[in-house]
Amino acid sequence: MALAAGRAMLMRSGVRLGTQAAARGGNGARRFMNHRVVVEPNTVPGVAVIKFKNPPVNSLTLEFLTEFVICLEKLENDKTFRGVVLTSDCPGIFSAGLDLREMCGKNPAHYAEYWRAVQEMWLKVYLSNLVLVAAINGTSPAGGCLIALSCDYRVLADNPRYRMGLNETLLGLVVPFWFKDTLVNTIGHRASERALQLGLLFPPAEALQLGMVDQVVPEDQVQSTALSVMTQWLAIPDHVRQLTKNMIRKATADHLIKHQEADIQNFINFISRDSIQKSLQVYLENLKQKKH
Ligand SMILES: CCCCC/C=C\C/C=C\CCC/C=C/C(=O)SCCNC(=O)CCNC(=O)[C@H](O)C(C)(C)COP(=O)(O)OP(=O)(O)OC[C@H]1O[C@@H](n2cnc3c(N)ncnc32)[C@H](O)[C@@H]1OP(=O)(O)O
Repeated sequence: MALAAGRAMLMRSGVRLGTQAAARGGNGARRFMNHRVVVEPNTVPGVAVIKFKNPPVNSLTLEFLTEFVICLEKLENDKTFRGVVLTSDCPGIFSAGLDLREMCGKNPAHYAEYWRAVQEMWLKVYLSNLVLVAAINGTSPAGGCLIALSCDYRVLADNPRYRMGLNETLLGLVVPFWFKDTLVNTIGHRASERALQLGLLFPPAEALQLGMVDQVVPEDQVQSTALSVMTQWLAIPDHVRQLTKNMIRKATADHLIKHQEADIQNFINFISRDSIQKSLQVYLENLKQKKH
């Protein structure tokens, strides 16, 4: 998505770009702040840390997706940066996945706009020229898991309460083919068959065993480990690493790019069904009730 289109989407969504601020931290480093995404240059040269800050659960609202894509585009266009660590500012939650309210009780035009934003976010992350390392410091179901799976490397906090996986079937939803492809590319066909049909959410030890994450470390070491892994990736010259990444990922991304409009139409048709709307409402209601 072009930056201009993203800005237009932000405007349509009622987000004022004027609220974005550039400040200087104690070490003089730039720190870009949006509403929902905070970008901090880190102590490792050439590396930024993106913190998701969309409380309470970092759900992927239209506004969040737009800010996230704009942040990544800015970092890609700023040649100072070669790598980004993605992490969360919301305690215990990396991201709760797609925002269920964006998919519930809205009209087809909204569903189209939302789904395009989800697609564009995935393409941006999956094909990024930057090295992306996910520092997964909380639970990451469905869309949250997709973001992590689309990075080049995943470090997960060793907390048995944190779960990770594509749980769409538990919500009465069918996993989109490109979510499925991303998982299959990471953990293989057989493990994906089981994980996707049963909507499994894995604790850290199982996620590691499956290859869904590359490392599980104590919670207070997630970001530092991600940064030290980054150093290893940045030892490779950008152009050869980027060409290699593209060679491996292009076919998967091209599959969506080729069918992008049909995928949007499928999403609208599917999500607009009365039975699906009902399932989502019940799921949201259950989330609310579990508190009482
Ligand atoms: C046949 C042809 C097929 C064609 C197919 C075509 C297209 C495919 C169609 C659809 C594909 C959709 C793909 C969907 C992907 C997704 O990502 S769906 C989202 C999945 N996410 C979840 O299941 C997570 C749900 N949330 C939780 O489990 C928990 O909230 C938690 C993240 C573990 C955090 O728990 P806790 O800390 O206890 O917080 P609360 O549960 O109390 O939540 C706080 C408030 O946040 C609200 N909330 C939680 N998650 C979401 C969410 N994803 N979206 C929106 N809102 C969310 C929750 O309701 C609470 O709100 P209130 O404070 O009660 O108002």
